[in-house]
Amino acid sequence: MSKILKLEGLSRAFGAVKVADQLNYELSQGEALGVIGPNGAGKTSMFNLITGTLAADSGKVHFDGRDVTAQSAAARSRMGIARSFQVPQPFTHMTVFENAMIAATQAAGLSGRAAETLCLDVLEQTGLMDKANTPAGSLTLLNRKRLEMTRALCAKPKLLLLDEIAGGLTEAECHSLVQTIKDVHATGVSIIWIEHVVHALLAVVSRLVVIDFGRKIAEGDPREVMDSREVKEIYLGIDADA
Ligand SMILES: Nc1ncnc2c1ncn2[C@@H]1O[C@H](COP(=O)(O)OP(=O)(O)OP(=O)(O)O)[C@@H](O)[C@H]1O
Repeated sequence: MSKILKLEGLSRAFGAVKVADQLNYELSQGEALGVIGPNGAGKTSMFNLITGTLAADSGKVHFDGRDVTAQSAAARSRMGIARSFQVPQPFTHMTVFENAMIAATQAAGLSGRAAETLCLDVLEQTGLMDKANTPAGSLTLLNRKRLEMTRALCAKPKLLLLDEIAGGLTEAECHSLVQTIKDVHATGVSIIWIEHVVHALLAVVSRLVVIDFGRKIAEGDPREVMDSREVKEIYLGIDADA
């Protein structure tokens, strides 16, 4: 199967802190990959390196068959990489529809009727249609998370990066968001999802990568990875060999 994303020896440090340390992994077209790791492990920094808002010290990012390491964040966005932010960042004084339109016009490069049609389709998909005229600043947390996904999808991504989108939600809200992510994935969009709410992640992804101190320390079948010595050591603080 062809690869949508390939990270090759990707490294970045802030002083003595290595946020990415020789990261290597690939994502197949249409695959959903989960990423877990302790706080400060470098997960969000990895998204910043993929989207191009953070420059690598060394290594390469290949996207859709091209080496994009030297490309700007704007160029990578036009090529089809979109993300949601851990802390939702809507234009709070604008409506949900206006927020969606900004992504459709600026990131997807659409205008007029084509942009409006895309936004309406995405709002239907993300369950925000009845909030289209609501100011983004008055949305509930669940709907702010839905708006994050809406804005990313209005960029018409081939690769969707989700950063802790389930955090802070109730069980029922989380369940409903998982269903929406499954629906998006079913349309063929490739997904990398960083998430601490592991049961939500495992309902969607078919492979898991574990990051600690910027390094990939485990990768594979989600349930086998969750059962692995590396994950138990990190999350339970035990020496599994003892
Ligand atoms: N611009 C920066 N300058 C200096 N240090 C930074 C910068 N960005 C991130 N860091 C540091 O790099 C480390 C990794 O941060 P990052 O946000 O990537 O981790 P994370 O795995 O996403 O954490 P969390 O699960 O808490 O969101 C942290 O110690 C953080 O303080």
